[in-house]
Amino acid sequence: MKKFSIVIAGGGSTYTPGIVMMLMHSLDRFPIRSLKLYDNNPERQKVIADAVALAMKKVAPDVAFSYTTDPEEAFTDVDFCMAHIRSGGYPMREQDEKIPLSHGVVGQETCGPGGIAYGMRSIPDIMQLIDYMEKYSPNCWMLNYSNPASIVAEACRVLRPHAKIINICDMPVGTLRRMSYIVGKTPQDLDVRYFGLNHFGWWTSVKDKDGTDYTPQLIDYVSKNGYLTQKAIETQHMDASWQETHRKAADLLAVTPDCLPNTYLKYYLYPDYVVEHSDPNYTRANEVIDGREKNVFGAARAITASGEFKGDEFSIDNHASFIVDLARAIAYNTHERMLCIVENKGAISNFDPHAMVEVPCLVGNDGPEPLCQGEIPTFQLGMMNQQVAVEKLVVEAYCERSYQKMWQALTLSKTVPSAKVAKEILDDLIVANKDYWPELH
Ligand SMILES: NC(=O)c1ccc[n+]([C@@H]2O[C@H](COP(=O)([O-])OP(=O)(O)OC[C@H]3O[C@@H](n4cnc5c(N)ncnc54)[C@H](O)[C@@H]3O)[C@@H](O)[C@H]2O)c1
Ligand SMILES: O=P(O)(O)OC[C@H]1O[C@H](O[C@H]2[C@H](O)[C@@H](O)[C@@H](O)O[C@@H]2CO)[C@H](O)[C@@H](O)[C@@H]1O
Ligand SMILES: [Mn+2]
Repeated sequence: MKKFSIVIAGGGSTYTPGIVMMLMHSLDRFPIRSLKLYDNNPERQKVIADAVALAMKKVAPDVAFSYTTDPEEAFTDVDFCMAHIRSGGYPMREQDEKIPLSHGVVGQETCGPGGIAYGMRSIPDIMQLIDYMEKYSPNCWMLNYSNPASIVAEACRVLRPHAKIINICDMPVGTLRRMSYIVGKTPQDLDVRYFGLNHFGWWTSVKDKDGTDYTPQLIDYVSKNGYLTQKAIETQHMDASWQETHRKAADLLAVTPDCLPNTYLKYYLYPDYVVEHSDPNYTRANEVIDGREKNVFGAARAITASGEFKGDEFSIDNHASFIVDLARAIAYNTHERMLCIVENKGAISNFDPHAMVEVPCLVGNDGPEPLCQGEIPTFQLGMMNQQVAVEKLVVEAYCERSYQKMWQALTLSKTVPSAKVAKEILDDLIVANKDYWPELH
């Protein structure tokens, strides 16, 4: 039986230990011979890698483990690259969130001006990862979580149209788990129909394998509680701000009562509410720095200091299981049904065929094959046309180094009230991103 070789790009990510744990616990169904970590920040990666080395020595001593900042070493002889880099790190995420808020506009990692700013940083870094992969392991698949996934996916379509990269998001799998709690099933029992852009979509149907339709039951539940469930609170990491986001889905559903909304729609449908409930001096970046980053790096340092991995220091969640399931679906040509971000090509029949959309796909060794979701309603179509134009303008602005197109992108975002405010935010973002963005003219 073939054993696979994997590199995790963004080895120093807070999500790396969870993915490594998932890989170690999946060896019987997805055997691997080698695991490498790759990062461009040696100090950050070393903290995670030293702990992972001890964990692997204990759990999977036969799997070769190494870590490096050298692209050739990282990308040579690999079958899968699992990528989750953060260009500019948390300090730049903080700027993405705080600059728009200082103008009274939503400050978010992937939505609105913050997502646009992050997109301009991520594009060159992801293209570089693809180039390393294609140079050193041309048959490798890149499974990419790096955000903002919608802008990154559009940049891949335009700049590396033949690359073996699949852009993915953990939000739909996390929400499916919550849905399964609500209807008393497991996520594996349920098949969904879903359409949208990344962080911008709707479920139209949730059924079990016998065809029993749980959509009306879910609509009833979500209209009262959002996606908040007691079991999710007890079993999943859930900061208060995430709980509030899941609860807010009730107000999103009120706008489209037949379709179950992605929680990220709150930034577009209720931007005034989001701004009112944001602290411009302490945003989600600060919560993550003081929470997840401290916890994961603290646990890693404690393992290394004690010289021993006990077994329960790192947890496995949806995020880790989805990317491993995806790799396995490609490796064994399973044709499992999974949501991926792919070129539309008619999957949403009344929407731009060249838009990068998030829809259910059958995944096998040729990658994802999108399933037709048919025509979508006028309201969602209107919102998606506006948002996809924002995403396309960002990629055009990057390619053409165009200030004008960046201004248009910000102006068109549903989160921004006027061209005047868009320009003020853009000028601040340009200063903050001077070490990352190309010069715009
Ligand atoms: N798509 C999704 O649904 C989803 C879900 C969760 C996280 N994410 C994304 O995963 C990424 C990691 O998140 P995190 O909170 O763990 O961030 P993090 O800052 O802890 O980790 C990112 C790592 O990437 C490294 N890095 C940055 N630029 C790099 C480059 N050019 N080459 C190699 N390494 C580089 C950093 O040094 C850092 O160690 C982010 O992009 C985040 O938005 C996506
Ligand atoms: O603010 P962060 O860094 O905690 O999270 C940002 C990411 O959020 C999404 O992932 C969520 C997931 O959807 C949610 O259900 C819960 O389990 O937490 C995850 C993050 O920890 C999202 O899909 C990503 O794109 C974001 O990067
Ligand atoms: Mn996501």
